[in-house]
Amino acid sequence: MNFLIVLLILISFIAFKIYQKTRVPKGLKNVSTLSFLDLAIAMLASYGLDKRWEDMREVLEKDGIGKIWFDGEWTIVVTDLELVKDIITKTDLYPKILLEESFPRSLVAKYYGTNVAVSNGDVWRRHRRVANPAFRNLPVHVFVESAMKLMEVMEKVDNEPIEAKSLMQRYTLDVLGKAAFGFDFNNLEDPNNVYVTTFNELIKDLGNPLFFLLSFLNYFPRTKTLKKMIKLNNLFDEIVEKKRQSVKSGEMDKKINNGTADLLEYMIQASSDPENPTLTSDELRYNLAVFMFAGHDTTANALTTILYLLATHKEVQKKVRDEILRVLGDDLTPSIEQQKELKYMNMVINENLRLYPPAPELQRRYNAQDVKFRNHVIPAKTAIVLFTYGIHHSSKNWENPEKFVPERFENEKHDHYAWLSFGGGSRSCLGINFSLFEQRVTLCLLLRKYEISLPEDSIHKDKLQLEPDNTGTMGPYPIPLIFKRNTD
Ligand code: HEM
Repeated sequence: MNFLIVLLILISFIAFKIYQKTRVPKGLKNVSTLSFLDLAIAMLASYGLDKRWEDMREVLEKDGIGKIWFDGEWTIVVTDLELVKDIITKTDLYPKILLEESFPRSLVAKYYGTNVAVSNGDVWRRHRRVANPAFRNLPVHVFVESAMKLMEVMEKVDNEPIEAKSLMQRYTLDVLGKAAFGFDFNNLEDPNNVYVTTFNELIKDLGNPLFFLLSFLNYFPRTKTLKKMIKLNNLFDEIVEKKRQSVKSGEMDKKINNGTADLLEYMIQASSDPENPTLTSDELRYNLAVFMFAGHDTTANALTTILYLLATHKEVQKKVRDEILRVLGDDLTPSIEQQKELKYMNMVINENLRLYPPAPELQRRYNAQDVKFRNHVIPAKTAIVLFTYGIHHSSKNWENPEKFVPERFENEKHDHYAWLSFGGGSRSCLGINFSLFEQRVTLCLLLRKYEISLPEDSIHKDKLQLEPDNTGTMGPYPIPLIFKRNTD
């Protein structure tokens, strides 16, 4: 019996391999193959991207592209910078693959709908025109107030470990809720807030790798996940409706005039302008969902990894602290002008985002027509992944790529497309300044008050242990860090 089962598995495996081979398009025959089995094992065994990169490094450093079987088709993984530039700058030739196209009938497609991050062409332009003014008018007061609240919550802490990842997640979610749609999750003080728990569970459910590896599963009902989704959608809908009411009462105009409006209020104002295209209430909700996803875990991971790097590189920590004290003097939080003067801190931030890019690959694109690359022809409609983590860790692009060297950003000598933390071209991240502002304010307050170190018995002692990136963002496993008050 056992023998029969083994034989059946073997035959299915060989049949699968033959099927995959017959599906290789002619133009991709000579493109090296990246192992699907390695990817499946990595996803199911919860490996971090550093381990996955080790499986792919040789091919990608040598050839700049590789092909991998994913979701029933051959996908091209790219690290070659010429091709990266082509893909990023020619958005009409390389549109993003929409969630509904990749995973029809999936809850993930239903939840995010059509929004500024997942749309193409004129639809994307309409969303982006409404969102742009909001991101030009950041609610600076929210960053400052929230960072002060973080310091209050940490008030009693001295010389003891705190789990930095969940602290940063709670903090950045509070910032995002208030800055994006004026909602206080109060997650710093109330870790069990019902909306936060629902949101976290929903994101985990939606990122379940089984539904990406075996996309036919999306045809089966997922009642529990759907319930969580409806709960959050109802919250977003209520918020949108309240804001629409406040346009009528004139309250929104007041907030816009005195600079205290949130992103949603700017978007509602922009889409009420007869000169501008509008967004429906559903579309506004989809954008809030995407801001929550794109704007909270990413910055939380960035802050967590930078605190780890500072804790394990005390000389860098001291240099950043000295710079803060010199540039800010008695000011607690940096003005926009002071932020530009924090040159060394900005280098450390860039180097952290290079080593641990919170968005380790860009959204999948496809090529609208055949593309010639060296002696290969990528046939039209091939799925393409720009592999940011690989680009950032390739020795073709960076000297000693695994080393933490903030100074490499001193004169920005690197190739423009070798640093893709926030993407590039017209589809680059809308929240760059949002996130950088938040990171700088937080670092200024934390480093002025505390010296940060890694406990002796940390699992991250030899190397930062990365969690799998199933939800599309990358970060470490929980990481307790010691915060000791500065005495001078
Ligand atoms: C460290 C923090 C962040 C990182 C690393 C990051 C990374 C990225 C990357 C790589 C892209 C490009 C995706 C692609 O081309 O496929 C992107 C796009 C985007 N990001 Fe961010 N992001 C961060 C913070 C934020 C924040 C705070 C927000 C909003 C509050 C935000 C909203 C967006 C949006 C809306 C897009 C889509 C832009 C478009 O397609 O026009 N991000 N982000």
